[in-house]
Amino acid sequence: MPAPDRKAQRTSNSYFDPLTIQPPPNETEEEKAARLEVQKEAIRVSRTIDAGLAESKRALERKKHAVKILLLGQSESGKSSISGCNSHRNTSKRELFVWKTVIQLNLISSIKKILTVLQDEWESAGEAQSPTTPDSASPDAKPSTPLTSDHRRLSLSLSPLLVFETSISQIMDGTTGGYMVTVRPGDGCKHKLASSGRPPSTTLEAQSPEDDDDGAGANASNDPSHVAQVLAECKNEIIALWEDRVVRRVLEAHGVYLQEESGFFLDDTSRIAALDYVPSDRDIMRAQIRTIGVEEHRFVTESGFRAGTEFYITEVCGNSNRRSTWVPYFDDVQAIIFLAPLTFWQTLEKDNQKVNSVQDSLELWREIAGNPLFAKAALILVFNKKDLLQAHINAGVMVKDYVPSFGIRSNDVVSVTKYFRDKFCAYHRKFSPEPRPFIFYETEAIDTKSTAIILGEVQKQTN
Ligand SMILES: Nc1nc2c(ncn2[C@@H]2O[C@H](COP(=O)(O)OP(=O)(O)OP(=O)(O)O)[C@@H](O)[C@H]2O)c(=O)[nH]1
Ligand SMILES: [Mg+2]
Repeated sequence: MPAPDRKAQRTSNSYFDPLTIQPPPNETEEEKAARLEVQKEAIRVSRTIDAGLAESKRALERKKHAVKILLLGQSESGKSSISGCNSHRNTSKRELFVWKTVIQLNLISSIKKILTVLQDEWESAGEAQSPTTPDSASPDAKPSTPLTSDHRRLSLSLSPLLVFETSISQIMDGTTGGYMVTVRPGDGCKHKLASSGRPPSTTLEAQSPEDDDDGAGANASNDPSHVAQVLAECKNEIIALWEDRVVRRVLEAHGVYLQEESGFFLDDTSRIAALDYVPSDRDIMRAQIRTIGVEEHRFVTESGFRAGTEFYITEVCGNSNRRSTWVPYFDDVQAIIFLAPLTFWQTLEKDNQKVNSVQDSLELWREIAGNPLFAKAALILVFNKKDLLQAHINAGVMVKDYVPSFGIRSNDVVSVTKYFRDKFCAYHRKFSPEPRPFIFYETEAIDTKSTAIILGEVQKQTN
């Protein structure tokens, strides 16, 4: 059979189309069967593409009528938690192995913070370089730190944990439609721990090909089974360190309140550092994992006055909030849920400067409220992490020590909330391109009831 003139067809159609192959005059049975096989496959591929296009078109059409919500707020403000985006955490039992590693790395992260504080304490006591320990020093010398040689030994015994990279991210995986959990050694996402969009793997990929190039020995140590093994070996020392009263006092003196931090698991060390540890739903909900890029979640309400309404919630990762380039892609959102935790005791590093966490939220709020592309969107402000605010106020942490303008107001949750709410409200009034209601909530995003209440509000506002 003479070969079809593919060159000619390519010139006229720019590609080779098997459906247009004409049978040659003297085609044998074998050649005919081969030609029909090629055509059959081409038809199958063509139908798959058509079906895909039709589905995309239907999805686009549906989306036109859906309620579109944008979820904004600084990093760790609770966007993933409140959007219910964490629900995949709860349902994906098959990924417990991955979550085990994430949670164990969260625990190691807390231990690293303690070790850093102890090191700072020793350094500021002027003995970091010296092998002399306070209790072996001359009896007349007054120790400038309450830490002893036992603390130093404990701290040294935990140094094997320092090699683990504990900054964990969650990114959408375009190939599987699921999530990938990665740890970030330095400047790039290299360490893939898992993907939840495909069947569970019993052995996780701990290294990406890139790691081979840079020979990063420390990266290889994030192998999940290695993490679990080292953690189990250090379990007793971790418990001893965390339960030590002097260490607690030093942490407090350095303004470090680990108990209230995200991804805090030190109280559960004996359980989490055990080799046979299996994460509970609550552990998974509390796990700290950063979203990278933009994530979209679709859901349909089952009950309520607009049952059957389709919602699209898009979370823009905390770090990209400053990049105004993404704004035009969301000019059709009907509502913006803005999460601002009142963690006034925290500072963030920004452009090499320390910024108060609430001040940072306020700045971002001003940008969003004042953006003309969002002028028609309902703006819903959510003061998240109410539980942490309460805990800090109860512990006697004074707002005026962190936010001097708070002045001599009463240091209770109601006054503090009102003070910050008034500030957000003033920005909203001043910068909104056109008048719109100021809608405000206080929540704990880790409490799923809060999410339902806020989404109910969105339904009302977008009716
Ligand atoms: N105590 C407490 N923790 C919370 C609350 N809401 C969220 N968290 C925790 O805060 C951490 C960060 O929450 P995420 O939902 O991942 O925050 P995010 O805004 O999506 O963060 P990025 O993806 O990094 O931008 C997680 O460990 C949550 O469990 C809350 O109301 N109270
Ligand atoms: Mg997130």
